This record gives sequence, C-alpha cells and structure tokens, in this order.
Amino acid sequence: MKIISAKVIICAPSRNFVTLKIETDEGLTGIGDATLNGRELAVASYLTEHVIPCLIGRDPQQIEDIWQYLYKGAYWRRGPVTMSAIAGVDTALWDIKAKAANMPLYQLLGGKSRTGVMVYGHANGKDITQTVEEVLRYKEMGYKAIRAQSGVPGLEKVYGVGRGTMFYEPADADLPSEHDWSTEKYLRHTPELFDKVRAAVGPDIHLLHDVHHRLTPIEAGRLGKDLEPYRLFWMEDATPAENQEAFRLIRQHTTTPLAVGEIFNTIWDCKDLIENQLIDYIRTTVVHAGGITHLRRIADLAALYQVRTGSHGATDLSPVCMGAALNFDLWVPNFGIQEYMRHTDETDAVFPHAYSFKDGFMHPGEAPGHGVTIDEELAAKYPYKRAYLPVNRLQHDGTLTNW
Ligand SMILES: O=C(O)C(=O)C[C@H](O)[C@H](O)CO
Ligand SMILES: [Mg+2]
Repeated sequence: MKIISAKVIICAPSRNFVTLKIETDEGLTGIGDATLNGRELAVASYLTEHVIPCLIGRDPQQIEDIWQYLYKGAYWRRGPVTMSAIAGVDTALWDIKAKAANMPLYQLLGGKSRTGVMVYGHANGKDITQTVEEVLRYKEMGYKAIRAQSGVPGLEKVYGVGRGTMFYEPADADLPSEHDWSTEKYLRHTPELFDKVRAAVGPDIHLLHDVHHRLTPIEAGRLGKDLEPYRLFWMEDATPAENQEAFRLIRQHTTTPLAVGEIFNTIWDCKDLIENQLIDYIRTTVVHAGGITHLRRIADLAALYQVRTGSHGATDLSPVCMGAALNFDLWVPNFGIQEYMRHTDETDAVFPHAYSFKDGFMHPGEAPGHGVTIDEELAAKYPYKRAYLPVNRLQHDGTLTNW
C-alpha cells in the first residue's frame, strides 16, 4: 500500500479545526486532527510545506517508522506545532490501518478493557447558584463525573464560564480579549462553591475542578487542602508545569488528587512528574501529544507508577481527536477518565461520527477505523476565522498573568 496524496482541510463550523486527510493507492483514506487552538495555520503550513512532501509514496502501514521519521527526521523535535502535525499524520495512519483490518481501532490496539469510557462534563455558571443548578442538570443527563467552574464575585470574566452552558468556547476574538484576575477572590470563592455543589449533588458523583494554571504552588497547596472535605476526583493544572518541582510542594500540603498534561507534547514533559509520583492523572491527548503511537508510550510509563489517564477533551479538540481518544480509552489498561466538552451541532454535522454518549459513559462505536469522517463539502462552507484565547491581567495593577 502507498500514500498517494495528503491534504489539509481547515474549517470553522463554530470554531477552527485543522484536519489532515491521507489517501492510499488502495482506495483507503484516513483522517487525523491537527488543531492547535489559536495557532491553527502554523500547524497547517507545517503539514503542507514540510510533512506532506515526505509522506507521498510511503507505506501507510509503517506507522512507527513514519512517526520516528517525522520526529527524529525534523532534527528539532518536540513542541506543540511539530507534535500536533505528527499527531495528525499518526491518527490518519491508525485510521487507515484499522480500516484495512476492517476493525474499530480499539480492537487493533488490543481490544476493550472496559464496557465504556467514563467521561466528565463541564458544568458552569456565572455564580454559585447557577453552577449548582448546572451540576444538577449534568447529573440529570446521566453524567457520573462533573467538572464545576463558576464566575467569581468581583471578576467580570473567568476561565470556564462562557457563552452558553452546553458549548463552552473561550477562543472568542481575533485578538486576545483581556480578563481581570484576582487570586484572593478566587481562593475565597472556590471552597464555598464546592461546599454548595457537594451538598446538592450528594456523595456519589465525581467532582472535578480546573485551576487552569493560575495559582502559585503554595496557593495551590492551600486550595487543595481547603477542597479536601469535598473529595474531588482531581484538581487540574493547579500551577504552571514548566517547573515540575513545584508539584512536590503542592503534594506536601494536600491529598486532593492532581491532574496535569493538556499542554504537554511528549513523554519528556510527563516523565519527571510521573516518575516522582507528583501527579495522579496524566491529561495528554491524541492531538497535542503525537498521536496514538506516542500516547500509548506515555500511558505505559504512567502505569508503572499507578498514574492513570485523563485525556483533555475540550471543544478545540475536534471530533476526530475525540473518536481516536475514545478508542484509546476503551483499550488503555490504566484509564482514569475522559473529558467530554460537547461540540455544537454545526461541528458534529461536519464530522459525522460513530461515538455515542449514554448514562455518563461514551463508546467509540464499531465502525472500522476511529469512526469519524469529514463532510468536505459542508466543511468548505465554514472558512477559517482567526480566533484567540483570552489573556489575564492582575486586577490590582494590570500585570499579565496566567489565563
Ligand atoms: O478543557 C480543559 O481542561 C481546558 O483547560 C481547555 C483549554 O483552555 C483549551 O483547550 C485551550 O485551547
Ligand atoms: Mg484544563
């Protein structure tokens, strides 16, 4: 089998997505997600100018060799643009391999390890009352795990609370919008939020929270400690993870489980946190961490230390990534949970998919491949529109801080 063509499809049904489509001389095609929120065209041009020419004529069945060729062959290694581009190729190649075998991808990976993939939904509201109502609505929809994010009194806009409660989308402007941030206000508010949420939802629902990199290590330690009575499933991205020693400090202060990794690209970003058992869940996902081939390596390393997976699944990861991730999740032995932020109907129509949600669990479906396709005609009706994530400034003096 040979790759005869590959092309990048950029479309914006509700938001921007970059999809790589690979065609073979045997009529099989595969697609992969290569979306990098706010930097979409960098990955698209990396693929078009530097990767696609290297793919033509290769055997698509040699997934590992092509992965190594693109990773080592570029000489520079790592980085979100490179690794998202490699992920696009890798996902498309696994799609082709599974279609050639006439199997859903999870079968090719080793078969299912569980009956379904537990996912967490994203309940949010402008204040505690509304967030509690949303959490209860998610419970009503069947979710067994729910992430709660709320507006903070005195702050106009915060991460996780957005336009609409079902389809949260933070990339909202063609230049970054500017938000105010106050750690003091957030730290006062968040334990109260979980006090009310836990009382309303009862003990059996898993609760999660995304700090979104906004605290220092000692502040994160304090928040983790304050949240202990509410038994969170995890506290996510408690502090930026460039300096990984910081997590040691957090660990010394709290038993609230920690999750990190949505902005990691390779096993090298994960290694120290995992080997030192400084986290409980690793959140790397297919599109930003080099595809199925590399994610499998990260998960195997994590398994040695009882760290479980908890893949990122926000709206900027396309349904193609979600389909691939669900196949991975159904197989991976040390699965923890999968994030599921729903896509809009417009997005779902452009990416018809075999996966489904029922009673808090998702299933990738039984279609050969990863089970997601793209309607190119429909996609062409939604041209790319530049959209950036916001930035945060400290409320009291305007210093740029983490969003
Ligand atoms: O879903 C999450 O956990 C996020 O933190 C979402 C991120 O802000 C989003 O994917 C950035 O593009
Ligand atoms: Mg997050």
